Amino acid sequence: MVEPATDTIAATRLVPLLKDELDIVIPTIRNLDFLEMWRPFFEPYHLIIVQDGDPSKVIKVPEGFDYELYNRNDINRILGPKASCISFKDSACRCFGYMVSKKKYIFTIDDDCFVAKDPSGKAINALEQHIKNILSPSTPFFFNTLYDPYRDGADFVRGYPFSLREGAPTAVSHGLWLNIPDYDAPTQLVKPLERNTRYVDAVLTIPKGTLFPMCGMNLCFDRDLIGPAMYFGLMGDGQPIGRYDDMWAGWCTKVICDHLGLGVKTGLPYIYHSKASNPFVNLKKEYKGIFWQEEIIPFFQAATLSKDCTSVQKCYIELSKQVKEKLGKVDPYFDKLADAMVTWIEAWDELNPSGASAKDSNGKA
Ligand SMILES: O=c1ccn([C@@H]2O[C@H](COP(=O)(O)OP(=O)(O)O[C@H]3O[C@@H](CO)[C@H](O)[C@H]3O)[C@@H](O)[C@H]2O)c(=O)[nH]1
Ligand SMILES: [Mn+2]
Repeated sequence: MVEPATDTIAATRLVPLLKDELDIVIPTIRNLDFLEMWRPFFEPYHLIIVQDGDPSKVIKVPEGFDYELYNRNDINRILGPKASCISFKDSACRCFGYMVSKKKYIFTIDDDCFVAKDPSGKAINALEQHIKNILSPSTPFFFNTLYDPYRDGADFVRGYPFSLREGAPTAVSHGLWLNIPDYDAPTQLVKPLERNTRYVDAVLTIPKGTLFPMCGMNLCFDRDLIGPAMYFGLMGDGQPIGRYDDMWAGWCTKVICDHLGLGVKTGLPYIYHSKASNPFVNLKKEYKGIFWQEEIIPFFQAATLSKDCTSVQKCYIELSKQVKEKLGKVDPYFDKLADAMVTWIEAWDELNPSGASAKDSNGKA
């Protein structure tokens, strides 16, 4: 039986890496008591809390954390009409936190995710592992059968081309979950009691040309390398689909990472996901996505970006045009989504003017 760790205090001996270069983004409709368990790992970092739902509700943040909190009124005030691209009443709202951050790295986590234990019973500092993943190269161009060659105790295996051993910059570190796995609603309904107790001690680079279902529950990325692609789409209130926010961002991100020669890793770290959301509610949210994705995936698999697409923004705008042209015929929703993708980039560039002076260690321009 996997339980959440309780001895996190003992587990924190390392100086917090990237303390002034990383923001932790949390979407929430609840109080943030879960932070107590993460305190030893998270307290040194700045939090960006995106409060979803009723902005008049007061969200209690435990004492001692350095944070900024944005509710829907703040989003509307800051973005004006462009706020239309930020979802309401869906965890997709978290991408607003990516946009307002001034730091190089983002770690995003759900408020029902707790500190997990590794097989030895040690508390897992998920943030520390993500930082190791994101600071070491990826190997998207040739698969290393001994997994991450940059980890202590591993290396490139025989036959791995030396010309490729420098690897590629890592843009994304995708963590996993013990206890409640991130299953879709049909799988949840068929296997309501299934719990993930399998701890796999591996970090893998997802090969170039391969898509993956990105989960936003336990995710870290380099904002400078791939931030503008991390738009979590139009979900929730007033939209025909939900729970495809992170997936959409992941598909766009992977196509752009492949084009720009950036790496995406998945595997460690694990968090302990404590709450299964309601499978019937999830089925309603996912319903259209379950058959739309049979068109969406071939679209992303076939997507190519021209050589003029030399920045994430240019790639993303190019992708939005292809979404409009090729997915617009699947459903008018994709027309709207393609427009929202453009609005997102406009808002991103407004809040993050390119060529802004170098950001100091506190991420202030
Ligand atoms: O309307 C909402 C609902 C929730 N949130 C916040 O978002 C996260 C996730 O919420 P929850 O844990 O209840 O839902 P899950 O189904 O476990 O979420 C995962 O499934 C995918 C949904 O797209 C995604 O991969 C995960 O988020 C919590 O922090 C809630 O407080 C919200 O902001 N608005
Ligand atoms: Mn959850």
